[in-house]
Amino acid sequence: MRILVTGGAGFIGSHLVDRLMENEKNEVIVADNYFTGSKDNLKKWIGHPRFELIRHDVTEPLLVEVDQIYHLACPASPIFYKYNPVKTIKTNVIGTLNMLGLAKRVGARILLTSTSEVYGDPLVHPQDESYWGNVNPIGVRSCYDEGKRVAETLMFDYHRQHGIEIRIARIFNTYGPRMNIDDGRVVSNFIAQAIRNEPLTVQAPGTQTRSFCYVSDMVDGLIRLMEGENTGPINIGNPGEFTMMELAETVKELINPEVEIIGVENTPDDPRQRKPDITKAKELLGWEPKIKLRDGLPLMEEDFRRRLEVPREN
Ligand SMILES: NC(=O)c1ccc[n+]([C@@H]2O[C@H](COP(=O)([O-])OP(=O)(O)OC[C@H]3O[C@@H](n4cnc5c(N)ncnc54)[C@H](O)[C@@H]3O)[C@@H](O)[C@H]2O)c1
Ligand SMILES: O=C(O)[C@H]1O[C@H](OP(=O)(O)OP(=O)(O)OC[C@H]2O[C@@H](n3ccc(=O)[nH]c3=O)[C@H](O)[C@@H]2O)[C@H](O)[C@@H](O)[C@@H]1O
Repeated sequence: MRILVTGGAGFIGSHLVDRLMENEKNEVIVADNYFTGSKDNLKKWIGHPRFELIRHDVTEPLLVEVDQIYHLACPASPIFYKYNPVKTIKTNVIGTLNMLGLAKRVGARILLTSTSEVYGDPLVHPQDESYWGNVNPIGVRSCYDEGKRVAETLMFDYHRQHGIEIRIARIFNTYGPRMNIDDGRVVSNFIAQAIRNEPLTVQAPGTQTRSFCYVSDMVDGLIRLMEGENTGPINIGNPGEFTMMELAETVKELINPEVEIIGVENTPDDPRQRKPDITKAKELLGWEPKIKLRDGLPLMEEDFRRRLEVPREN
């Protein structure tokens, strides 16, 4: 099987590549423009005969011969996707169009990593896949959430019009080793702050919730979806729901009991609650997450301490 992973130098992508490379029958090609990803995440595979890394921006067409495409390329942290919103839309729309064109030409199956942000600030809780969402079309997050909604539409139109084999995963907040240290997402922020002994910045009101999935569970879900018979969309996430204040308290307890927790301003359109209904993933993929937040955070702490060069005292 020859497999293309776009965005494979990023956080989830590089863990997916590790898992795909474990199968000796797979050849893996990564296409990435290194906007938020890094070659460092893939260093153990560079030079491997079954691995190829291409500097490529998905807003340009790509000519390769592959059997499967995992299409992840897109900045995922709000600070990065809001940095150049027009580019974020181009990546989601033109990038997905290009990858669908490739899938059509070579007859490959394509999986899109969509997002729980397609549900916007949800009025249904927990969110199941039949919910159409509550998204602001003109807000500062729209480049990402509307971009992903168009990407999903393109996937289904190519499927209906050209018979392309598609898979859509709606990923909910995922965390783990290799997240950018200054990525701006909440788990990486809190862990880096706790290690550096800086206050944990809880954005107002602190009662907003998220449900956090450890990256190895996520990769397992994505591969099951690709290999299974269902197009999706299917929610892949961990239903364990926490307020941001609870998350800060857990990080404080586990990593640095001395650290201060402070309230700071929030950004516009921040969803107030988010929790996946994973009935479909359980029934159709036989998948459910295994790693609880309390078990996943220390694994991430270890990786952050090594990269920040701050060993644990005692
Ligand atoms: N991590 C999460 O919680 C989460 C949640 C929902 C959806 N997702 C989706 O999963 C995917 C991966 O997320 P991640 O957390 O690994 O993010 P990430 O930012 O670490 O990885 C994204 C990768 O895509 C690359 N990229 C960005 N724009 C590109 C372009 N135009 N051409 C080529 N490469 C480009 C980046 O350099 C990076 O390597 C994204 O599509 C994201 O929308 C992630
Ligand atoms: O899972 C998803 O579907 C989406 O989740 C995240 O978006 P978001 O949930 O806004 O992620 P964070 O930036 O980590 O914020 C989570 C919550 O933490 C809060 N936060 C963030 C950072 C911080 O320092 N403190 C803090 O309290 C935010 O206000 C927000 O309520 C991802 O970054 C998106 O790529 C992804 O598509």
